[in-house]
Amino acid sequence: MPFKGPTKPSRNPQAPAVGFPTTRMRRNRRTDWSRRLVAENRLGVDDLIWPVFVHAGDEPRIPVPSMPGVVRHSVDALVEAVGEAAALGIPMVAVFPLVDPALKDPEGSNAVEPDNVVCRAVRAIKAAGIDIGVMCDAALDPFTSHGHDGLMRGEEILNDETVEVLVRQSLIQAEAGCDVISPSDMMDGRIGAIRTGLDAAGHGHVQIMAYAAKYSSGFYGPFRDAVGSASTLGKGSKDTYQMSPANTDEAIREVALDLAEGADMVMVKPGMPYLDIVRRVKDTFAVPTFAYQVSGEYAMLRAADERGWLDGNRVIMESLLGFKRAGADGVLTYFAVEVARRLKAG
Ligand SMILES: NCC(=O)CCC(=O)O
Ligand SMILES: [Mg+2]
Repeated sequence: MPFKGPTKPSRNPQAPAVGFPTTRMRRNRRTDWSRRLVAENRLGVDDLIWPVFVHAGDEPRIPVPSMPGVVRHSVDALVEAVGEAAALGIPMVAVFPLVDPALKDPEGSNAVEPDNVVCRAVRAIKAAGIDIGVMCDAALDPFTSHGHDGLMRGEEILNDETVEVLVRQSLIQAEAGCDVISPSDMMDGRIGAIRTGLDAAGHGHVQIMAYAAKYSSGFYGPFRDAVGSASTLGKGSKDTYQMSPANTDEAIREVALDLAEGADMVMVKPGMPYLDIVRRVKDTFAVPTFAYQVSGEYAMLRAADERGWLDGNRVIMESLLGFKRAGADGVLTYFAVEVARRLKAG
């Protein structure tokens, strides 16, 4: 039946002159083809960066209890897993180590050992000829006996002394074949120092993705289980170097500095609670901008799905599309492989 409009004229002086709206927002939503046609944002496999964990032992896969579905791979198993990611079209993996506690010390000296597990993993991926970008963190937390990202004097995290070590760490990673260095430590001036160091050593093509706006967050808990720094850090706080969740202008200053120092790409971390920062960074600088959907975000969605409280398939895709809507060019997500499979299946 055609619409006839209201039987009585509205008494509301604000009401439009016609009884029913001529603009009907629901018209474009009626059919699947139309919804696809008017979609403003899309998630594709090219948007995904897969963070992976590697350990030095022979056990192919050691589960991370607080991240169901995520494992720490042996080097061999990692090469296999990264090969699968590449076959799915995922452009890049980010490699994180679980370091043997016996190798940890206050200086994080294993971080600058060319034969440490990160470098061995990168060399193995490259030796296998897998066509995928490999990113490595510059930060000491998986390697230090105190679980902090830098060197300490008393309770203080030393800035400039730490930066010198980060440069050496970046160089051995680049030497191993790492394509992108991602300083995640939040020391001041480290991007410029690493850029200078890489260039001087003939690694001018190695890119830098700066963890530019990294917040001091409770959402990193499960990651610290995965890399074994939860016990070393204990109740230690990273508030003196990571950003306060209260701040947004400060994120703009952080990003501006990292870009001025030579960052090729910038990252906001964590992800979902910081979408406003992603949007502001993208609008302000118009540079390649990434978000990290961190371990705690993964754990929340997984746990709710396992309990049947949320439809996992649906909320995972929705959460990732949210990053695109906020302006991110890509997302680091532990869901990368399963999402890539789903995207491929259509
Ligand atoms: N530098 C890498 C991280 O700290 C990751 C944090 C997380 O996934 O919770
Ligand atoms: Mg900074």
